[in-house]
Amino acid sequence: DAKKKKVFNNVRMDCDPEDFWDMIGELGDGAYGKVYKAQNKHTGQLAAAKMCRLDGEDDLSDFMIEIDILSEIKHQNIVALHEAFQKDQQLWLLIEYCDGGALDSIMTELEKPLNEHQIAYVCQNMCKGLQFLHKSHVIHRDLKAGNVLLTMAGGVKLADFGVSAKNKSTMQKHDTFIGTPYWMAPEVVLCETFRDNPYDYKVDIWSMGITLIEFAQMEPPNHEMSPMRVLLKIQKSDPPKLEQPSKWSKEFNDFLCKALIKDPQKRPSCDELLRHPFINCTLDSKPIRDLLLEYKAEVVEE
Ligand SMILES: COc1ccc(Nc2ncnc(-c3cccnc3Nc3cc(NC(=O)c4cccc(C(F)(F)F)c4)ccc3C)n2)cc1
Repeated sequence: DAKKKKVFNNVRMDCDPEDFWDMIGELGDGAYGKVYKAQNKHTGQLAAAKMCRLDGEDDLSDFMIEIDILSEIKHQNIVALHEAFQKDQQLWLLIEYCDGGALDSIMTELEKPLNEHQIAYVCQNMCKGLQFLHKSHVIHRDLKAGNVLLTMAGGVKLADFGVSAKNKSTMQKHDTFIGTPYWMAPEVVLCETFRDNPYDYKVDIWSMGITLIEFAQMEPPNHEMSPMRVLLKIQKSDPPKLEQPSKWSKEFNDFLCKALIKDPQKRPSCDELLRHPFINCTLDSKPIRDLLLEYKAEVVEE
């Protein structure tokens, strides 16, 4: 027929994932359906399993972009794709399980923000993951604490639970016009990002800066405002700063000042930021591992 059947590599066709994986718990109920904690029947390996319903043809190609990104991106600071299955109208993605969970839930559960050592360590690892994404011509577009996963061993992994890291602008989400604006760079707010704009990837540097403020204060700047008001504020105001700068080091304040430069052409890249004194040093994972032990002590295992 005219529309050639698309051949999808990396996906095991017409195999039932439940022949290979046991669903042993629930991790959440995302926009695309349930996410399970899964265990491989043969290797015992743990995974996070998301089943996506495939209604239209475009859905499948959307998910295939995600599978293409995840299968080509292999880096210790990006979640790894274990396997993908397609069975009938269902697509299953199995991602390496990060046993610490997402940083926004950890701060919420502990009811406290991160300290500067923890922020610097997570920031250094986020920058390395972002650097790899950008070198692979992938723009994340939705960086925030909720998309940063931790492992008990002190691993830091960038994830994307939304539908935005497919080299598409977050604006055209499936059913909502605009994603979460608090982390949005000024040029995105002004829709100044256009096709083949060489500075497009700089939006992630801004969102990382906002995410560092979120780590320090539990919420992004302007969180008390409505999403629409925030859009106006981001594009007309000076870049946000920490509420109490004197509580933090000169290096942290300066790092934020650079990541939150409004002009994307003047905003530094990951390569430049990795040379900044705030993170250009050996940072121990111990502060983050201690945070996770506190968190696990609080959260009684289900
Ligand atoms: C509530 O407690 C927990 C405890 C542990 C975990 N751990 C964990 N580990 C790994 N993944 C997940 C996860 C949770 C909820 C939804 N999805 C999750 N992972 C996941 C991620 C993806 N895709 C991406 O992360 C992704 C997609 C596109 C681009 C990118 C990136 F740009 F980062 F490379 C990343 C696809 C399918 C799944 C199941 N959760 C989560 C919550």
